[in-house]
Amino acid sequence: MPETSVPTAAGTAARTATSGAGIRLEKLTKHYPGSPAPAVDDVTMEINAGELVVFVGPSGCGKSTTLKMINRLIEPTSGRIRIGDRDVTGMDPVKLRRTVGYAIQSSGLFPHMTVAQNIALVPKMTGWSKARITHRVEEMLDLVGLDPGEFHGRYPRQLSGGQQQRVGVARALAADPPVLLMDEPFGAVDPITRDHLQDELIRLQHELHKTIVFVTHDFDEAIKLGDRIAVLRERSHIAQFDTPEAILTNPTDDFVSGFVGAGAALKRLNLTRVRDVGVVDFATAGVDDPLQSIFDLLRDGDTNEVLLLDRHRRPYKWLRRGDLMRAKGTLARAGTLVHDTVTRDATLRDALEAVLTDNAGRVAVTGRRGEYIGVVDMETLMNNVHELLEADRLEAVEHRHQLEEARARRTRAAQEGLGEGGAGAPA
Ligand SMILES: Nc1ncnc2c1ncn2[C@@H]1O[C@H](COP(=O)(O)OP(=O)(O)OP(=O)(O)O)[C@@H](O)[C@H]1O
Repeated sequence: MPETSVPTAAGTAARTATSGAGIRLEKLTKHYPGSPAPAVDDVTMEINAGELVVFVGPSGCGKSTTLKMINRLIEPTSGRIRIGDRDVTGMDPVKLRRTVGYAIQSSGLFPHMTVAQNIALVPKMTGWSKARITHRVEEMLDLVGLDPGEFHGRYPRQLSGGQQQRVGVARALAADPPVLLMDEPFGAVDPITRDHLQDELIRLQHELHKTIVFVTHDFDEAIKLGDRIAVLRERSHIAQFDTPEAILTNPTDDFVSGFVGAGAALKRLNLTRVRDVGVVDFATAGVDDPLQSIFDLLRDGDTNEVLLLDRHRRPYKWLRRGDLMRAKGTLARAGTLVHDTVTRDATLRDALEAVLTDNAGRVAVTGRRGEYIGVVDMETLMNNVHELLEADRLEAVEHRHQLEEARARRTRAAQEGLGEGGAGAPA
């Protein structure tokens, strides 16, 4: 990654999280020298402060070019960019990048620097004190779910792809920029890590309220992450810019429907989080609890199953009454191992997958460090899916009705206008 793409600190007021700033693109155009047609042509778009907007579209449609014009890694040929109340089109690009974090697919970490040095880079360039930087690095590592003690001295090559991506995000956020640009940041990691990184980003956004522009060509990722999605066609022309719900239920044309693809109902599951449905408590026991107390729990409680937690309170095994009968004094071989858990930020689709994988009829919900929070069961999931689809259908009918009414109003107005025009209205 070129040095200029590194975000730099947002002045001195970077100690606490800054909320996002709105972004406005006005007639933005990029014509690469020697190309017959512009790569981005006359794009006008308003992104609200604190919103996560996803650009999605076919390869080569201009997503990255549009994104990189926002921090002027690519200079627009014409048009304007506003961030907050500033027109940043003519501003010194290095200064501009101090307020715009940037995370990319290959994480862009410097291989010869430790994790801590990578994260500290921008605050250091801006002249923060040593103590403040040390504190910020710890804070950032914690924020992205990496243990500061364990990771701060490592080099990028000593990290997994997912961990590198996390450090890349930590670095982009280190100087607390109000705007974060993410160019296919999770494109190069395996699907499971990708799912986790997406969950982490959602959690981060709940805490930080940045304005995030995120590029992907994976529509499922767009649905999962976006407050709004801009479906782009060639030259970044906006085919539809709306909420995931609206795009799934009311695609404006065949191009957008093609992108939504089959299985819109199932994709709908990506739109609701575990935190939005009923996470309930479940009978739990610890691995070190005496066997007798687990027996008592199963006998006296109204359940015939308990979730066994390990010493860090992480879900470990599902134990049924029958398992205990066969346990013969030790829990070592009793019960069924927990294979999959979800966080509160996981989607219902993740939860459904986990329920099916574990075949326990429910999935354990965990916190940031994998600790038990509660469970979601199959019935809750099915009821929610049913309600969601029903609500979507109603909304779609209402939307169609509104469109028809608006059309009728326009026709009436046009007819009335014609009458006045005929009576000699000014040209
Ligand atoms: N430096 C450049 N010089 C000339 N043309 C370029 C340059 N960078 C990109 N392009 C062209 O501009 C168009 C848009 O490219 P861009 O990378 O913005 O698309 P994208 O939608 O992000 O694609 P992808 O999803 O494949 O990354 C493409 O036709 C590409 O070939």
